[in-house]
Amino acid sequence: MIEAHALTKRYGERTAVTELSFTVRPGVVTGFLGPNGAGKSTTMRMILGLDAPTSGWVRVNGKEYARHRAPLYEVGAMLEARAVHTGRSAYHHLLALAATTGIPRRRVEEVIDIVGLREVAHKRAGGFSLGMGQRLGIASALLGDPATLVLDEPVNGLDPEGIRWIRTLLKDLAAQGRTVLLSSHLMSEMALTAEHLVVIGRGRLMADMTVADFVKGAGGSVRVRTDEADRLRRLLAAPGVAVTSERSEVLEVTGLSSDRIGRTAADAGIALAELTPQQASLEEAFMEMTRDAVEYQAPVREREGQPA
Ligand SMILES: Nc1ncnc2c1ncn2[C@@H]1O[C@H](COP(=O)(O)OP(=O)(O)OP(=O)(O)O)[C@@H](O)[C@H]1O
Repeated sequence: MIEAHALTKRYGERTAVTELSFTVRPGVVTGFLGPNGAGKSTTMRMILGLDAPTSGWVRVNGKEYARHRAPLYEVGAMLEARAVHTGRSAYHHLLALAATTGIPRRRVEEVIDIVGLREVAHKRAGGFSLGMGQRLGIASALLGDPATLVLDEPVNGLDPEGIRWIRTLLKDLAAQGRTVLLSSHLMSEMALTAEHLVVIGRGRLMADMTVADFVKGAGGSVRVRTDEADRLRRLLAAPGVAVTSERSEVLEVTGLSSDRIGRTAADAGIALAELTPQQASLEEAFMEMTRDAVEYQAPVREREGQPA
């Protein structure tokens, strides 16, 4: 479990994270989302004790990271994993890491099998592909058999097979009762992997809810097909309602439920050939929610660029 309470981080004048409170629970994969510069990496670094909060706190499995006697047994992390540049083999890399924390050799063998690196375990890790490097990063995170995992962009640069492998692995780890927090820019991937979301924008919490609720909250649109599209479009016009049309007989309506559209059409004697609520994708929901958080950044940066 990860619990953040009023977590705040300032770098000089700039506040990277503001009064952030959220809980990442065990048993499901939680996605950590936010536009560039939202404060995700800063938050992850504070979770892992790599950066100290200016105020507030964040606990992993009940204690702040630094207060754990053997943190590697509590939380496994992969931050900005890149191919490992090392002359050591994957096996010796893991063995060295294990030795520093008293983790037995047998566990090194186990994690090599979990991440599927058995065949290349004795090859120089410096020559690994990005995908193999990611697997090695995950093996390192799993070494201490931790109850909590924090992974920053674990699928970056992976091929579809590697992405599917990580997805399955993370879901399995969560199903074992672990807490799994991952950030990713790939929304479609997040929608398939995560069940819960923590979304931040400009350092503040914007959503802490299930993926299903997050997407539902975005509303989506309704697709309507009718021979009398023009007439229906005029009847539906109202403040807050947007109607777009790519084909003359098809309308995409936002701001009205399919019930309302159906009733309006029936009252006017308009026959509908199709009336389909369209679920917004996670990407659309994310764009809608964070639009203001993104737009706000430009003036802030411009101001910073000006001489004092
Ligand atoms: N060491 C630092 N010194 C000064 N400012 C920093 C530092 N680290 C982060 N920041 C600033 O804090 C804000 C949040 O940055 P952070 O890297 O946490 O965002 P992010 O959500 O991880 O972004 P991205 O998705 O682009 O990686 C940014 O405006 C960034 O410029």
